[in-house]
Amino acid sequence: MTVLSRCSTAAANPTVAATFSYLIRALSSSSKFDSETDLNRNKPATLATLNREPEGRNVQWVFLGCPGVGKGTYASRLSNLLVVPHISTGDLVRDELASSGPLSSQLKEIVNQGKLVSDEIIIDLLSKRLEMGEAKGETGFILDGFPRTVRQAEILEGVTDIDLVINLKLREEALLAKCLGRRICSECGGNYNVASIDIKAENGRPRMYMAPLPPPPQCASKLITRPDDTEEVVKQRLRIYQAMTRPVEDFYLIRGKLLEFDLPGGIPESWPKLLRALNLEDHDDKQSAAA
Ligand SMILES: Nc1ncnc2c1ncn2[C@@H]1O[C@H](COP(=O)(O)OP(=O)(O)O)[C@@H](O)[C@H]1O
Repeated sequence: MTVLSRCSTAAANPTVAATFSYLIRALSSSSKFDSETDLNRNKPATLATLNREPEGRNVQWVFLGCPGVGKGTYASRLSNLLVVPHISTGDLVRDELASSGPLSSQLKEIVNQGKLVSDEIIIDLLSKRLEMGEAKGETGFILDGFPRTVRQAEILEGVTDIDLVINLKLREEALLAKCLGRRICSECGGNYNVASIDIKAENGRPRMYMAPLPPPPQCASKLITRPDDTEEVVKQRLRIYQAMTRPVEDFYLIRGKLLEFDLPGGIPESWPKLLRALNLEDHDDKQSAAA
């Protein structure tokens, strides 16, 4: 069932109904920036300027960043730490692909060519996921892979308040290698990486080393590669990111919501620094102590 056909059944729930009626209007109108309402133009976000956890609900954060940067890894870690769902539109698309539903073959062709799925399809998948979470009592989210176009960002802005957008950045030389080294356990879905990245110090930039993330022995014989992680398709995804998603960074920058984070290396160096940038070190200590 699509967003459009479900609007009548959603009417019983004001939150979902309001969301859907906005989406329907947004999807049928042309894309346009609303620059009048913004008070924080061109100021990068700092935690002091952001209301990180508005009263009564959990965080609503977005992760931006090129393919291979590690959005999924860090979004998933933060989602465990903050106990909010990690919603990856890439995963929603892959689930739909695997379901052999009506959209499956159409999506397969788009994804395997490294192209973006239409805003309508993505919004529909995301609406269903949010609606399901809402029914289970979920509040807050960490979105990974959405929004990816300015139109998607405008639609999201009309539906709900985003508190913070974390823009992960990694040296370009590492991105392709990270995608090509990505492996997934076909049984448990665990994510690993066989790439060992060592970029020498050059032009005043320090050496960067990212160790592989090997699978545990029980997953080692069950590893698969995503069909869109081939060199040709990754390069196409990186081009599409520059053309379609880079402007989303500016969308949030002018709204004062963008937190730029340069990954200094692999998880051991990057994770504590990210927590520090997010003012969450204490949170991590409490979690580890409780574990
Ligand atoms: N918000 C979105 N808009 C359009 N297409 C999307 C979106 N999210 C995911 N997709 C599709 O799913 C694919 C995989 O997404 P993802 O796992 O986020 O990949 P990446 O590693 O490139 O960030 C994308 O290449 C695209 O085809």
